Amino acid sequence: MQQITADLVQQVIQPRPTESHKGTFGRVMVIGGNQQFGGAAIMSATAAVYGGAGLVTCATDLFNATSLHAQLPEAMVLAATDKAQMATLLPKMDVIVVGPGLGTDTWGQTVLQQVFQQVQPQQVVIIDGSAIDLVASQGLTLPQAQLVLTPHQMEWQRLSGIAIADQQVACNLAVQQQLQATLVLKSARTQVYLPNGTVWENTVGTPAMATGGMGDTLTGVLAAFAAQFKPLDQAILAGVYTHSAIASELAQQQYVVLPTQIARQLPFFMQEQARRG
Ligand SMILES: NC(=O)C1=CN([C@@H]2O[C@H](COP(=O)(O)OP(=O)(O)OC[C@H]3O[C@@H](n4cnc5c(N)ncnc54)[C@H](OP(=O)(O)O)[C@@H]3O)[C@@H](O)[C@H]2O)[C@@H](O)CC1
Ligand SMILES: Nc1ncnc2c1ncn2[C@@H]1O[C@H](COP(=O)(O)OP(=O)(O)O)[C@@H](O)[C@H]1O
Ligand SMILES: [Mg+2]
Repeated sequence: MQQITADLVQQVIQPRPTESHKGTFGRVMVIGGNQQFGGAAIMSATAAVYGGAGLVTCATDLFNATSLHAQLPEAMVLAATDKAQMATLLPKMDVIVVGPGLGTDTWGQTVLQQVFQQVQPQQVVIIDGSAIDLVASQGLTLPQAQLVLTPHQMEWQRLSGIAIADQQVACNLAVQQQLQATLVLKSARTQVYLPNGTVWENTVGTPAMATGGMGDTLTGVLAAFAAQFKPLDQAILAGVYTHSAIASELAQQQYVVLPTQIARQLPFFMQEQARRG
């Protein structure tokens, strides 16, 4: 297993080109947030904005629109069930995050099926949380796209059928290769399984991260990195490391680190890496 280190992150995060505009840094859509879990979509979108994505749109239950705008006026918002608007906007996206706070009821199922039908092969699609559970429980076929799955161990158990106690590298790799997706298998020591069959282990992180919304925030970091940095494999590895490295830094002073604090620290951490790289 290969180790994800600071060196790799410094190679990925580079100073921004002078000749650039918001479109240069990618369009991200976060799809999720039902009435119960609106915070999940807000945290994902927040991390995407602070992680440097050029334009971020949140497709959610409009119940969440006011709180989203109050927290994050940089993000655009639309109703995830508005078929016409979704059909217009989805094809323009470089990166799509689907699942944070989506829920697994009829609303979530309808939204996910519609997204899977419209995704294009060149798009990066990050599938998290409830979307993973729905793929598992409804037996949905994953769309043709550059797929990134971000399950925690229980979500991976539901999707892969591998019990948490049996989630060894060889079994995980076999299922990940069948799914033709990058697998970010989250735990206290997150592992990343890349399409080329290499397996990477995160080397930072802290139990101060064990709080609701931490994984939702990771999806936004990964989306922002995938939108800005190429190739995708390196962007994902760097995003996983960055999310945890910020938490480890904050945990020197804090007993618990909040997901929204990680998001707000992203521009500072990224500047430091760009200077060192
Ligand atoms: N503020 C918001 O809006 C928030 C909204 N959220 C949204 O909620 C939705 C549901 O997601 P979810 O992760 O909360 O629930 P679920 O999939 O049932 O997993 C929990 C079960 O798995 C088990 N488990 C075992 N290993 C594990 C591991 N390594 N890491 C984590 N869990 C592990 C665990 O074991 P236990 O705690 O019982 O020991 C428990 O039995 C999803 O859409 C998400 O985005 C949340 O993000 C919170 C903030
Ligand atoms: N003890 C821990 N040490 C290091 N990282 C942790 C620990 N507990 C949780 N994390 C990280 O926090 C995130 C939790 O993701 P997830 O369970 O999906 O959270 P949520 O769905 O509530 O947003 C993952 O990135 C995981 O690696
Ligand atoms: Mg989660």
